Amino acid sequence: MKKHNILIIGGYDPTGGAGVIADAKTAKILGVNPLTITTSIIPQNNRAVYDKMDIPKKIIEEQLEAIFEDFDVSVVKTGVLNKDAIDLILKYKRHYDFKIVCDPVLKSTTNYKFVDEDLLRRYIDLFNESYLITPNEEEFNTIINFIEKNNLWGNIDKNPYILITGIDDKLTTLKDKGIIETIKGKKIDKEVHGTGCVFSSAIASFLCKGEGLREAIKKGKDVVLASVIYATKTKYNYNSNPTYINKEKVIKNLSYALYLLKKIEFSLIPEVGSNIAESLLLPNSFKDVAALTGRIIKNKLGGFYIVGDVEFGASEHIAKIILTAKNYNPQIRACMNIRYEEDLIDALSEKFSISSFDRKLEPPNVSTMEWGTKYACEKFGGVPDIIYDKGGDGKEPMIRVLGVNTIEVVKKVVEIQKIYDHI
Ligand SMILES: Nc1ncnc2c1ncn2[C@@H]1O[C@H](COP(=O)(O)OP(=O)(O)OP(=O)(O)O)[C@@H](O)[C@H]1O
Ligand SMILES: Cc1ncc(CO)c(N)n1
Repeated sequence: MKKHNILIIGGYDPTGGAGVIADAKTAKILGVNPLTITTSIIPQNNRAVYDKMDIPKKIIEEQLEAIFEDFDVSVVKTGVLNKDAIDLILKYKRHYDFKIVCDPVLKSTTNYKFVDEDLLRRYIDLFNESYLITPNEEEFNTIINFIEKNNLWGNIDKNPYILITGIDDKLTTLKDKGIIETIKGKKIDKEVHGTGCVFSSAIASFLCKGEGLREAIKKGKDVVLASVIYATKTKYNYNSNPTYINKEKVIKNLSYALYLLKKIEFSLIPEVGSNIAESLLLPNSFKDVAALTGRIIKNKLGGFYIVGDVEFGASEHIAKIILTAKNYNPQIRACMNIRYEEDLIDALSEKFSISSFDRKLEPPNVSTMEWGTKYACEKFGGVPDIIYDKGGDGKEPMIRVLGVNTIEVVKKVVEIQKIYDHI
């Protein structure tokens, strides 16, 4: 089977939030082999871009020669380029068959200008040879105005796709102007450095794996949304953290979490049994949440059985906790219920953040899990590690452990069991 090699050609951001490092991290998590060529060294962080040193044309060419001599490349994704780099990419495009995904990085989010009019004129030739161009709204307007002002439509004989990126993206083509499709997004209240790089390299990676354009954009959108939600906090802002949450990842996490649970003498099992669940990113319904179709139940030997399989849509009860918690922290995608013990809660307060709800305060005609989780999160001011209630009306008291995924949740349960065993 042909190896998926993507060639990333762009600038070097030492923080890895943008540029070839961000692109390579994105390609790697998507199962594509990232070959990278650096066109310029760009000292920067979330505060500013401090400088830009272009790599000599000879060294860029030697990097290209080294790669094409030894690898088959199906997609080339471009970031910050200079004139030499564009000249060379177009030269190699004449001799090798690869798709170009061009992310026209005209300036940084910290307003450092990467492209002057002379270089933008050369970019038009690269756009003409590209399969897809991914400008943000401002870059798109700059490009179209430049072509109009300089009457350059005659230099364009092909019709590349353009994805105008934003929270909602608009798919069009360079010549047809009309919007073919709008891809709706979800806004997270964060300014994250490098999202354009992650989004365009994710789309390029899915294309490299053989996905069609629309599927590549749709999956790329999930990648960049996760990369924003799990972004790395820096002193001045956030750096993109290339992350991809899909059904395969959720099932793998759950399987490994159950593997870890079986390694301990887990005894904090409630009468109704435990379940453990993990959701896709920003789940819309319990169908986006995977859990056990059965339960974790005590056996007569003091141990426990894990009954059932892991399936999406298997648990509405635990799913409601996750579906509610995500509104307070979109990173929280997992939960497991364990047995409540009176003196355990006090013992846990040193290591874990805890909140609770009281069933006696529950209003009529509500889902207890939705109301209780909302109540506990609002009282806590976010999503705590633990939400408990002391039961009532024939309902068993319960502890619910929450986390970013089921592996983290089980590691918390292992710690809780240790504390319980030593009370
Ligand atoms: N705060 C956010 N919440 C959700 N999605 C976001 C957010 N910021 C960026 N994105 C996603 O990242 C994609 C690219 O972001 P944007 O359009 O800002 O590119 P850009 O301006 O080129 O970014 P940069 O220059 O920082 O690399 C958007 O299409 C959007 O899906
Ligand atoms: C190296 C590099 N590539 C792309 C961007 C776009 O944000 C940046 N700031 N730095």
